[in-house]
Amino acid sequence: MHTLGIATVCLSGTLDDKLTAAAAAGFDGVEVFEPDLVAAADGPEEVRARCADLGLSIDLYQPFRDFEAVPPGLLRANLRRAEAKFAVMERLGADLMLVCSSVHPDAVDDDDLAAEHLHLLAERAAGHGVRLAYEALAWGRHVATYDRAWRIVRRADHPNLGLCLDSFHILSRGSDPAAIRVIPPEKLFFLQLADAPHLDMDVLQWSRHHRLFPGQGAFDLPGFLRTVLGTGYTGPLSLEVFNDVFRQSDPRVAAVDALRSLLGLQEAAGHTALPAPPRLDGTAFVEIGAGPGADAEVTGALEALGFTRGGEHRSKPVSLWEQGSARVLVNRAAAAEGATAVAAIAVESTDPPASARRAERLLAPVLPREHRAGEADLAAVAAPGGTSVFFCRTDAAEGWRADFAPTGEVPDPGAGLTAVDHVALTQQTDDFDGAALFYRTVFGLHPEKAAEVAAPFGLMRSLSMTDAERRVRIALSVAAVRRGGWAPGVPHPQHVAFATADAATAAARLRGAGLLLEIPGNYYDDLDARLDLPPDRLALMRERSLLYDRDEHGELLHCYTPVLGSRVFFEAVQRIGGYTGYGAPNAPVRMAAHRRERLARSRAARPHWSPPTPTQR
Ligand SMILES: O=C(O)c1ccc(O)c(O)c1
Ligand SMILES: [Mg+2]
Repeated sequence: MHTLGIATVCLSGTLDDKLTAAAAAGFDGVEVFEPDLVAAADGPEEVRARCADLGLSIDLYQPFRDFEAVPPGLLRANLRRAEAKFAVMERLGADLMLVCSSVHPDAVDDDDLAAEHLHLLAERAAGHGVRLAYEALAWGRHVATYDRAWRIVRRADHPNLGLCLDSFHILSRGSDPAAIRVIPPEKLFFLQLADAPHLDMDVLQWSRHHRLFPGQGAFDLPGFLRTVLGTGYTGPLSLEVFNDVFRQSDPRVAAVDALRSLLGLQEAAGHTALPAPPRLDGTAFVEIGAGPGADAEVTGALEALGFTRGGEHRSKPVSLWEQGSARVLVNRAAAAEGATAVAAIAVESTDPPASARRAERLLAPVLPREHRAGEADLAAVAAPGGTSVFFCRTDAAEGWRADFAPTGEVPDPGAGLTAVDHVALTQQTDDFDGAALFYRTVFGLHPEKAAEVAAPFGLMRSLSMTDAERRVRIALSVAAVRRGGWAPGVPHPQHVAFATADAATAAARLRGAGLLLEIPGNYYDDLDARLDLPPDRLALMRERSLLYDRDEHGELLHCYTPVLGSRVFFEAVQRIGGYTGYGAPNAPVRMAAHRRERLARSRAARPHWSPPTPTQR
């Protein structure tokens, strides 16, 4: 197995913050980014000792810039600069230096000269026991592709000179990685891995601000890694991700996300020691934490939707509400007055202990569980954003349901909800990419189409993920930038969507209870203009405040409750003919309706309306 590394430039803080975080996450090694060392209080010897204490190897010292193919005066200065850096590396105990292709305006377009200069540098490096890994920057002045870098390295023909391949530089330019196959593995000195979203922009800006950890972007990194490993490359797999958010995030969290991404990438490339994800058979239950005042709103909505309180937990203030395979636990223990949140998502696993072991191998924090003798010991891990994740089997004799004493209440046959269709969690801006990675890798889900919608309170990005049989669906969304002071939207709303074959009935029942989110006429005028629906269908949607969408597979009818307590609401979704989406185009209409509904409620509660105070947002 390959050792796993991370460049210190990926993480926030001082060099010591970064090294501590990388080691705590479980990385084997680091690339020391030169500016991190220059700014460090410790000398190279102390950094070397610190890394040794932490169990980190220093796999690479980087970057050495603007060296090759320059006029003689510059070459002399560059060699002097290099000698000083070789001396630093000796003190650091690092024996591999990254040399990136020159961006210098005086560099000349001459591969023979570049090869000659790199040979010279390699000869000097050898004197210090240092080897050089030459990397083509995608924006290099003359050398911008790995195949050209390889031609130069071959021509230079020095045992201390090899290549560094960086997935970003290769995939961002659309270069075909296939030619990597011809490079002998002993000449592949180093491999840097980074993903990125597809962006149509200057490649340097793209690289310096928008790189992502593998699996978070749009590049085919599994294919790339397979190609590189196919050569027989045995060196480290090292992350080099320049990202504005990660470089401001808690390095301990970012380092864990980083390592999880590498483990996920190895699995996707077919080089893994991870246990395979057990098959998921649906969402067993969703647990809503509801504080005083909010619990009545939540249970009122569940009743309106046709749920029955089927059980009471034997030792905790938790009720089980159920209908078909849709189950909601309402936990009155933890939440503050008026607060609501998705406290837990429980997925049906064919092998819950194996799911938990996999989660643990993917660095998910295992939650200590309080359970009394005789109560189910559910395997639980903490997901980002304060949600717990349980793995369970509802049909098992010793399963979680036995913890609930049956109430004997008779199920309401009327509403026709059948299961949890999806759980939608809005993320803090900085948590989005990490949360997506978490649910994908830990559950073994694949991402669906990402969407972007212009919403009332700013652009929203969303990404959903599901298993092969579409039994478990998680939808994440995020405001594209951080919010300022004007924040009238519900902060980080979450919702549970229930599947039904009859959304019109669900809407009628909600309206009967005063819990249907009303959708304005403009929406239906627009639907008519865009989609030319049969007038009677459109009239029914308009009358019931049903939202509509369609894709190449089918259609969607859906409706919502108001926000219950601080941030949770419910949705009924009717998928017709294999519709695969989530009604993303309707999200802005829903958000505006939620805001109007909250304002109307707060006006009704007070005789003289005043603008909402921050606590009411
Ligand atoms: O953006 C840069 O300058 C830079 C430096 C070193 C690298 O390995 C790299 O991929 C980019
Ligand atoms: Mg690089």
